[in-house]
Amino acid sequence: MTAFRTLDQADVKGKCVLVRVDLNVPMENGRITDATRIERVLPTIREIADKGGRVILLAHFGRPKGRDPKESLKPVAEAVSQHLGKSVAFADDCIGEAASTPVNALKDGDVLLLENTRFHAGEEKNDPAFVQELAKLGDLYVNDAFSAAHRAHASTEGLARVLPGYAGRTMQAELDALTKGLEAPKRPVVAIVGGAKVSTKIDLLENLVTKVDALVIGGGMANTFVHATGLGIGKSLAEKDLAATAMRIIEKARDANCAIILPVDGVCAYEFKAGAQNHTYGIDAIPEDQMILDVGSQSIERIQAAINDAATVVWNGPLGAFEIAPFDQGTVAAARHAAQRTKDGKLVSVAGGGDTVAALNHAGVADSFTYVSTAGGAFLEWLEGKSLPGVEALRA
Ligand SMILES: Nc1ncnc2c1ncn2[C@@H]1O[C@H](COP(=O)(O)OP(=O)(O)OP(=O)(O)O)[C@@H](O)[C@H]1O
Ligand SMILES: O=C(O)[C@H](O)COP(=O)(O)O
Repeated sequence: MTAFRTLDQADVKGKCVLVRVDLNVPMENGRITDATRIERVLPTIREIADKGGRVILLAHFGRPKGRDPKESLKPVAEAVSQHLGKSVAFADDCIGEAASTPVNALKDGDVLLLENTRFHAGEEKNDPAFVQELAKLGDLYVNDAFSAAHRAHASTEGLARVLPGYAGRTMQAELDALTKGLEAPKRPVVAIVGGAKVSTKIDLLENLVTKVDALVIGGGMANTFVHATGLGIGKSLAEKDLAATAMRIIEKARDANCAIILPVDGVCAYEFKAGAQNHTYGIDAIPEDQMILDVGSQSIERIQAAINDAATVVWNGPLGAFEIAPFDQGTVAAARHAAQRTKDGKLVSVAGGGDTVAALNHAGVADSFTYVSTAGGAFLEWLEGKSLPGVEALRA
């Protein structure tokens, strides 16, 4: 961390400080289901506010294509305010007058959250004109969003190039913990990758299989691999156009001596609904009109055996649709097993990701893991050994 300027070097008193945070929290029917990402950014916000800085929070939410009220950060501002214990103002846009008017009204120690940066195409394009619009609002830039640092976006990368940039406390803590825990991990290392963001994560598995001894695949990611091997997956969530990539990863894993552990059975239902009638089928007998929503009991046994063989487990992505019972069972069983091995001193367990953290909290074991990161995709890219644009831009 010595390579970065941190809040220790920032003179924030009376300054407008643009603070990039990750408030991409799991949400169901407008309700935040896990507040870990909010809690993790509080130290940075408090420190800047206590030192007399004017805190202007920048964040994305979801993956909107243009302005979409369903992906507004407004409800998140209320939640940040509750967790912070002080009022957090909200601006209806992150640039222009809608942003500059509330920014100009800030007093030392105040906190303001700007609307979803992804409502503007310039954010993901890292468009210099959009970067300038954002930069106009602040004197300094602090990046506390390690979990979005794998994106070279305007608010995660571009701003650090035009304003004096500093790492926030969570950014510092994440990098320190991951470096300490995983720079030279105890072998065997088993990676568990599940979840739904198949297209944005599948490519990095190609590299990951050369770094770990076994790769357990679950969730929507596993469905994509099962389809690639020529088996039917019914109406399951998958990205079938990535079959060739999946096959390439399987071959690369074979060359690298990395075992690939795919589900051998799946819990299926006709609909994605809590309590939906469900049945477990062998992976070669998934009915055409059903979807796989969790790994089955035989798969769980294999996953637990893989965890038993591991000295280090790194995990991103739930193994099933854990938000709706009973499709949480695979994720809960694997999480509790890894937690127990960790408590017994037999395992170093590191997990990351917005929904992954929510799943560990749901299983009641987040505190038993060696380290829980807020980052999912960024965590996997860091593991791969890739440099993260948001981190690189902060190097002094
Ligand atoms: N078989 C499945 N069918 C449908 N959805 C699934 C299945 N398995 C997992 N999921 C969904 O995957 C989602 C989480 O995936 P995601 O890749 O976003 O993980 P994450 O931990 O949030 O990582 P990141 O922080 O990168 O977003 C959950 O909402 C879960 O319901
Ligand atoms: O949830 C995450 O992993 C981060 O907030 C990044 O989100 P993204 O994958 O939509 O860029």
